[in-house]
Amino acid sequence: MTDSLPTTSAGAPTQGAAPTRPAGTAPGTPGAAVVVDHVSHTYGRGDTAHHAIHDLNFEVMPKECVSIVGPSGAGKTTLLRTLAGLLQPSEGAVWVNGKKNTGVPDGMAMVFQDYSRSLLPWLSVERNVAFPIAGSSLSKPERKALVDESLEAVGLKGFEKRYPWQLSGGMQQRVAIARALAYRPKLMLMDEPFASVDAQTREGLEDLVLSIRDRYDMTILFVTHDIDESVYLANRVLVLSRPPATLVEDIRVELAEPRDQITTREDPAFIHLRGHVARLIHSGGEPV
Ligand SMILES: Nc1ncnc2c1ncn2[C@@H]1O[C@H](COP(=O)(O)OP(=O)(O)OP(=O)(O)O)[C@@H](O)[C@H]1O
Repeated sequence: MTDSLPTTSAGAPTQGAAPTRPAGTAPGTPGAAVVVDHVSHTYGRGDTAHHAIHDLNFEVMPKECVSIVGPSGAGKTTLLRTLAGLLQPSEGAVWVNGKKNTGVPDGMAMVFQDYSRSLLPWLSVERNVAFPIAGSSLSKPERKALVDESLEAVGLKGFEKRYPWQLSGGMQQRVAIARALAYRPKLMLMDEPFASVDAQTREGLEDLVLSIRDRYDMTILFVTHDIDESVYLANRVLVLSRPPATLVEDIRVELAEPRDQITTREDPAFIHLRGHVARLIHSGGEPV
């Protein structure tokens, strides 16, 4: 996919080429939530340059939940930062909901691993959740309704007046998710959001992600180191190679819905997929 297809000097498509896309419209499938179009990124220059990601091409349709996995240091966070508009790629472009990213896109929220740094300790739970919509044109009752519904969606009704430091790690991450939800994003980017919680809490948070995706019709991109989690949550798993990261495989996950922590993980198709993803990661992107 490129921004525009080759044309003759008169502007007509060259023979055999697909019709030219109107200027300013996204490449890829019409209606795609995200299009990553020949994206590469190199940090620094000269001797210290690090080519992190190389010529990544993929798209994500609305309401898909897509996991991104790869070896440590592959460039997963770099990719997510280009999607979030926090980093301009050295080459290529990212399109979100039909618009080319030139900064943080509209309708996008991000959840990070380190909830203790993303929540404001001097604000109560409800004020943390209200923070991103504080400057919006919504009325006070509308903002309160959004905050109340978001806290209810993450199972934290009744904890509005607490402070983050009065909650467990898993509850704090729920507050961070509620804060992202209050904004009613169409696209949620999650960077290893459950890496700092225990295994049982993690399962609850995974199911929370699936339930909010269905409740709010969101598109979710999810970076994780946990192979089982990457399969359990996703409609597709994108496997990146060692750096400079290329896309090794785009794996479709066709497990029964709704997913269940016990029966899904016992499903032979799940066991096969997690083995396949693990082999790809451990080979660093070589064919397996
Ligand atoms: N701001 C930066 N300046 C220079 N190099 C950077 C910068 N940010 C990341 N890198 C390098 O780019 C590479 C990819 O980093 P990135 O954080 O995207 O990988 P990752 O796959 O998310 O890593 P991990 O799995 O360990 O979380 C790493 O080698 C990292 O050192």
